Amino acid sequence: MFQHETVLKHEAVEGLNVRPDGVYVDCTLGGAGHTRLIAEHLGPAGTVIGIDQDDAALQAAHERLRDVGCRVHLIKSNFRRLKEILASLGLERVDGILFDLGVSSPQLDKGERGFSYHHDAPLDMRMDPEAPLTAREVVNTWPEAELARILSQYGEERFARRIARMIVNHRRVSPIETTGELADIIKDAIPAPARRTGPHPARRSFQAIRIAVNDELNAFQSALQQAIDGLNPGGRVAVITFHSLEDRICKRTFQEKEKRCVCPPDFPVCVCGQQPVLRVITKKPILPSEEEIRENPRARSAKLRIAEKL
Ligand SMILES: C[S@@+](CC[C@H](N)C(=O)[O-])C[C@H]1O[C@@H](n2cnc3c(N)ncnc32)[C@H](O)[C@@H]1O
Repeated sequence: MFQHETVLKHEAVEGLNVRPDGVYVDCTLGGAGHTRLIAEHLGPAGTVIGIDQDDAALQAAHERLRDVGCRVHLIKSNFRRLKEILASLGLERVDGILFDLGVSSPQLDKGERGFSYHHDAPLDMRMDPEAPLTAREVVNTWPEAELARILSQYGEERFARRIARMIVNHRRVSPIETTGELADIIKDAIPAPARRTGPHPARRSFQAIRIAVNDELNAFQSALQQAIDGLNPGGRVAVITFHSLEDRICKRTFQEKEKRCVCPPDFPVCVCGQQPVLRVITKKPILPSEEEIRENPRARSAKLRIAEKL
């Protein structure tokens, strides 16, 4: 069973302004929560394309979309190859693109994938089970300074340097193999008073290592650019983020693409090179309601931003 509670489902799909005969891409298919709702807005001439790098998600989505009335393409790939994926389907431009970033609940909850400190499992954390880099390799081979950097930047972990030092001290004795071992090392590295408050002491570090293993920020930055390039005029991109760095990438990219020409009005031609490409629909991000957060606590850090291609 693939149980993932879809976040900001109606807000995101309404934000795409789905036309019954349009072509829409869900870059983060997961359990197809958003994709199914998009498909329900489409007629027989409409198309929805779902991309995921996780085979389990594709399998679940296949079941979930069995009875929809539009054309469906499900593709196993990293969304950083978005342009190539569209070209392989004979498409250059589409009418809407969605990103619902991060991991799905089954990835987190299925202990054996090594994403969670709640289950003892081999250190893995790959969303794509065939990808070359695992959490085991990051934890056991990356230099101490690089570990400290990712823990601090991607995890906003204030004890990043202490944790990195402890990891390196442990792996000198023997390799760190499991999520349980890693969680214990992190716990020991954090001073006792800080351990007693807030979320699980390993939460930030596990998030940071997962982001590094899957190269999540670079993949998103590249895919967002390709998404904007690949929209028809009037087409929309909707992005749900769960991490401040992802949200910053989205916000800055949208702002950059909205910039207008700043040449003086008497210049015969534009020399600044700035022409707006997007209109930002959400000046402030859309957040989940208190009710949604109560029903699905994993929605609490979600932010939805939407922009329209000019
Ligand atoms: C939050 S879940 C999406 C849930 C989905 N919207 C739903 O309602 O069921 C994110 C999904 O995106 C996938 N994913 C994350 N980064 C990806 C990438 N770079 N390329 C392809 N899939 C990715 C993950 O494997 C995961 O299944």
